[in-house]
Amino acid sequence: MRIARFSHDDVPQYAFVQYDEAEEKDYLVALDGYPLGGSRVNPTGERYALDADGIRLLAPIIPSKIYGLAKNYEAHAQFMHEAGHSEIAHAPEDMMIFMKPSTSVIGPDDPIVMPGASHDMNYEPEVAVVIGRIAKNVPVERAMDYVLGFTCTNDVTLRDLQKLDPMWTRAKGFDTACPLGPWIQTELNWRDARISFSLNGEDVPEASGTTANLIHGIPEQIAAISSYATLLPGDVILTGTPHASGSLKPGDEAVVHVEGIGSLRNVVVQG
Ligand SMILES: CC(=O)CC(=O)C(=O)O
Repeated sequence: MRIARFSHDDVPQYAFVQYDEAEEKDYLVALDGYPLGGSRVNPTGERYALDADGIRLLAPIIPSKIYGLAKNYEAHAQFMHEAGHSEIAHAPEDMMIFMKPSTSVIGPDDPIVMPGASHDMNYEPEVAVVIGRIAKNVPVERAMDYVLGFTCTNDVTLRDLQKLDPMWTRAKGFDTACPLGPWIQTELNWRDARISFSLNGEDVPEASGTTANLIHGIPEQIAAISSYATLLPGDVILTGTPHASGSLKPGDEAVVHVEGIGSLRNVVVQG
């Protein structure tokens, strides 16, 4: 099942995304409520084509909080070392966890606004996990029971400010630093989901990878985070970027693709 948030003539609403075999395209089946945290929702009877006038996909969720894993793939840790970011060092057996605020979230096709304080913005394509139930002290074996689904993300990072600030608050928490979308996919081969990235229409193979190569897997991430913080329905975990990251400049079009979910497109503008 795919759960989307969209606006129709600027009014936000949830929907299931359904493929119409006869028309060979996706439709939004509008819902009357908030389909998270066990709430009951019903179709309103309205259905819209994704490309209909006045329809716009929004970030599928506005989380209370977003956690992210850094250097959670050996290939990315190696890339960062070779790119001269060796000051961001940690033992691979330890999880390196950071946060992004809810105000960093944007949706599909929303602009990524490069702050004037930075001259070095990077893309980081990733799989994001969306929590479906209150999770506290969850054991690894039961962690996936707390997941509603998965979406694509770009963990946009200001490398120059990341070097300056030990807390990464500005580097990863600025407005628009967390594109999410295009929707929440509830079924995914999360043990081996392929992530790819394109920049200005060109595939960037060195940025691609698969969750099969995560150092700390998704159940382990949920167990570790919920051991010190309560995860609420709608909270999001950015699972780590698989390999190379690279420069984003005003005018660039960034597309994160996760097999089994879809594509998340954003264009960079100067702030
Ligand atoms: C140091 C980083 O910014 C790396 C990061 O966030 C990751 O996904 O890995």
